[in-house]
Amino acid sequence: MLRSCTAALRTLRALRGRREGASPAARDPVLARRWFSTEKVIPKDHALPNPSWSKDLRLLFDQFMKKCEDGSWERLPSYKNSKLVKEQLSQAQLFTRGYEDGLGFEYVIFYNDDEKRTVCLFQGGPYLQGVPGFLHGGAIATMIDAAVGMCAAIPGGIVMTANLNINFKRPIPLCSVVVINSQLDKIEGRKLFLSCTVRSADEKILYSEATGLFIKLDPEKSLI
Ligand SMILES: CCCCCCCCCCCCCCCC(=O)SCCNC(=O)CCNC(=O)[C@H](O)C(C)(C)COP(=O)(O)OP(=O)(O)OC[C@H]1O[C@@H](n2cnc3c(N)ncnc32)[C@H](O)[C@@H]1OP(=O)(O)O
Repeated sequence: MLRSCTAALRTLRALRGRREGASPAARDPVLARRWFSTEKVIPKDHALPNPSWSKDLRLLFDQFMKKCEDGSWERLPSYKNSKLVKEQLSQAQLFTRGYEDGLGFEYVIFYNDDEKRTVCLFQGGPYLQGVPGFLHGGAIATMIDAAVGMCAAIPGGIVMTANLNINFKRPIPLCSVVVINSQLDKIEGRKLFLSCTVRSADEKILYSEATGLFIKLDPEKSLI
């Protein structure tokens, strides 16, 4: 846990060490190219191990990759740049993927189609701090929304969160690994009802529980 936090903070220091006062794009040529260029960005799969991943996260990742071998589970790739956005919004990205490796949301989601459930392995980095040493509730809610939302989006297509109800039962230590188990409980027309639990990697601590209502978008209706 400590090592992954240290790795993330090293990235942070490296970024801070660059020219003071300059904009992020001026400090980072890759970012600058992404912001100002019309060239197509090749999507990178962020749901794969990187050096900021802790031993716990790698271990769980390996266990789930093994489960994928017989086809019962599937790892969902994660792309930093959404393919759904229009050309003028091509700089948009899922905000859970907008951080440098290890500083924010490190996660991978696995899907089981027969059971209509997902397992999200999540390590929250130092930029997600709330009460010192613990994850911010908003960051937990974000991760729950993303994990449960993905569980709804696979059978439901394009869905939006209509309601999310979370019980925060125990604080989650910063940089620790948690497992978010989400399942589709019921579908009624365009409404998908889901629930999830957030537990420690060893499953001994129940950190949070949540239920969510997701609505499949009606193609006949405008969002605005
Ligand atoms: C193949 C894969 C592709 C994947 C591609 C995406 C990939 C990447 C996803 C990653 C996962 C990110 C997860 C982030 C997800 C967000 O962050 S979404 C952002 C937060 N949510 C919003 O901004 C939604 C704002 N709300 C709205 O726009 C609209 O209220 C909604 C949700 C679209 C629904 O509007 P609507 O389509 O007009 O539906 P409406 O007719 O009002 O209601 C339909 C039914 O739902 C009920 N309902 C609606 N709202 C509620 C509510 N709040 N409570 C109870 N019932 C409700 C209605 O009563 C109605 O019930 P019935 O009469 O049918 O029984």
